[in-house]
Order: sequence, then C-alpha cells, then structure tokens
Amino acid sequence: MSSRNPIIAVTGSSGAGTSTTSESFEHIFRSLSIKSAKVEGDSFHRFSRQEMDFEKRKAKQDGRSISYFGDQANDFVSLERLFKDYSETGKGKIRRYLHTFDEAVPYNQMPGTFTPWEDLGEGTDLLFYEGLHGGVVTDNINVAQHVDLLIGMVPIVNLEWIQKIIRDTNQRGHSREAVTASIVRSMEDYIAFITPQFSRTHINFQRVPTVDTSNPFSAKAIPSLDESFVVIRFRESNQVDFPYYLRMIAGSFMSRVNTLVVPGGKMGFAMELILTPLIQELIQKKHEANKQLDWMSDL
Ligand SMILES: Nc1ncnc2c1ncn2[C@@H]1O[C@H](COP(=O)(O)OP(=O)(O)OP(=O)(O)O)[C@@H](O)[C@H]1O
Ligand SMILES: O=C(CO)[C@H](O)[C@H](O)COP(=O)(O)O
Repeated sequence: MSSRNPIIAVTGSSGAGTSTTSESFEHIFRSLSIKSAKVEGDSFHRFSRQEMDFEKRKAKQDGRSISYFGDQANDFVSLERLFKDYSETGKGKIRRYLHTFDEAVPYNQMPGTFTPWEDLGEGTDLLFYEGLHGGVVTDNINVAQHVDLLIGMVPIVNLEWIQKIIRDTNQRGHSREAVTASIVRSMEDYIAFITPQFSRTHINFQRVPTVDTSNPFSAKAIPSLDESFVVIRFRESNQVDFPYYLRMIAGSFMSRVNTLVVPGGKMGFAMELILTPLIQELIQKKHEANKQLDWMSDL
C-alpha cells in the first residue's frame, strides 16, 4: 500500500463482470480528472492460447489439471512485482492478452496472443487493475498487501457461469462444450485461488438474479440488471454511512449490519455513490504525501 501511488483492484472470476464494471470506475476517474494506468489481469497469463492448449494436453496426460485460475497458468510473481514497483515508483510494465479478432487486428496479431511489454504511462495518479487475481495470496506471494482499495465483483456462481458461457461462445469463438469443460477443469483452482480473495476485499458487489438460473448450461441469455439485485458487503461497516445510501438509492434495504442490497438497475449508481468518496480520499492522501515529500526535499 502506498499513499503516493495508490492501487485500486477489482477482482473476480472469469465472466464475473470485472471488465464491464470497469466502466463505472472510468466514469468516476473522468469526473474526478484522475489519470489512471489500467492493467488487465489476463496479461499475467503465462501462456498464449496455443501454448495453453499444449499445457492442458500435457497436464491431462500426467493426470494433473491446469486452469487460468491458478499459479501454473499465471505469473503471480510478476503481478506482485508490478504492484510493488508501481506503489514505490509510480512506474511499471504492462501488456495485453488479446481475446478476440476485434482486439487483435489493431495490433496485427492473432487472438490468444500477447502484445509486447511496454512502460505504463508516466505521470498517472493511480493504478487500476481488473482481473482474476487482484487480491491473491499464496505461500510465496502476496498481491493483496499492495492494494489500497480492493473490490470483489462476484455474481452468484450460476450467474457467473451463464455470463462466461454466453460471452465466450458469442464473442471469443469457443464452443459451449469447451467452456463447460474449462469450468469443470478450473474448479480446484477456483476454490484455492479465486474465492479466498473475497474475504480480503474492502467491498464485494454480488449480483443475484431474480429469475430461474438453475441450469446455467442451458441458458440462452444473461439475466438483465432489472432481473437482479446487488448485494453489497462492506468489511469496515462502522465507517459506512448506511442511512445516507438508503435515502439516496430507491428500493435499497439492509439485509445484515454490514450489507446493503440495491435493485440491479441501480448498480452503476450505487458503485459511483459508494466508490467516489473512497477514491477521492486516496487522491487526497496522495497529494498530502507528495506535499510532505516536496517539503522534506526543500529542507
Ligand atoms: N451487471 C451485468 N449485467 C448484465 N450483464 C453483465 C453484467 N456484468 C457482466 N455482464 C456480461 O457478462 C459477460 C462477462 O462480463 P465481463 O467480460 O465484464 O467479465 P470479466 O470478469 O471481465 O471476464 P474475463 O476476466 O473472463 O475477461 C459479458 O457478456 C457482460 O456483458
Ligand atoms: O477470461 C479469461 C480468464 O480471465 C479466459 O478464460 C482466459 O483469458 C483465456 O482466454 P481464451 O480462452 O479466450 O484464450
């Protein structure tokens, strides 16, 4: 954690909606004139799509499993190094994993490949990570310790699978069978690496549908925001002004002392209402830390 170079991370499983909800963050950054360095978690995969297919076959032959959720397929050491470097110096290297032709064509590359590593923009106010592992901790690495504001994006699992299956088949060119097989293959890593993160987050946003999602593998469409509620759990609930949120967000209620529930259609508004002051506070602390440093260097 660093006052001078804060890091915000939105962490969630594949299909949870971390990319989609980044739009709310980008809106907040624009309204506060914040220049952010965006990091996509998938850029820390170890393998291109072709290499990963090979790794999956090799693992199967050896009676092991490998998935995008775990440490075999992701370079957690480099992810932690980026967070540490950024928090200390405001600098670091980033790249992108290109999922689709639309993403790959501007780089003259194929889907399933990485762009070259490059310096992230100088002079950014904060680093914004969205992806699978913003709060990951293992015996060897601790990414979560570097994050100043850690947010969990975590639909209930049936909805998460529906979002993944429909997105991966419609936009990423995978078959329904291949996506289902990847969900099955990822289950051990899901429990070991993904879910523990949601106990380290400052706030979790959990979308819960109000329509039948009991067979996610046959779903034809993603339940809409209006067909869902969002359960918002705060870790430090004694610092949260719940009466203010209840007044501001029509149809909201509290289900526990630390948990606010809002109608799905109010998700973007609730995110902005809750997150804007927290982000403002990070920027305020950054300015104060920089002022102090200037003052010390003048001595
Ligand atoms: N709140 C939402 N309401 C409706 N659809 C949503 C919502 N959030 C995400 N989706 C849909 O779910 C799918 C997956 O979302 P998204 O691509 O943002 O997930 P992700 O967490 O970034 O996944 P990955 O890490 O695999 O790239 C997309 O089709 C997106 O449109
Ligand atoms: O989104 C993901 C993880 O967050 C994908 O599962 C992973 O990036 C691999 O993508 P693809 O199968 O399209 O190569």
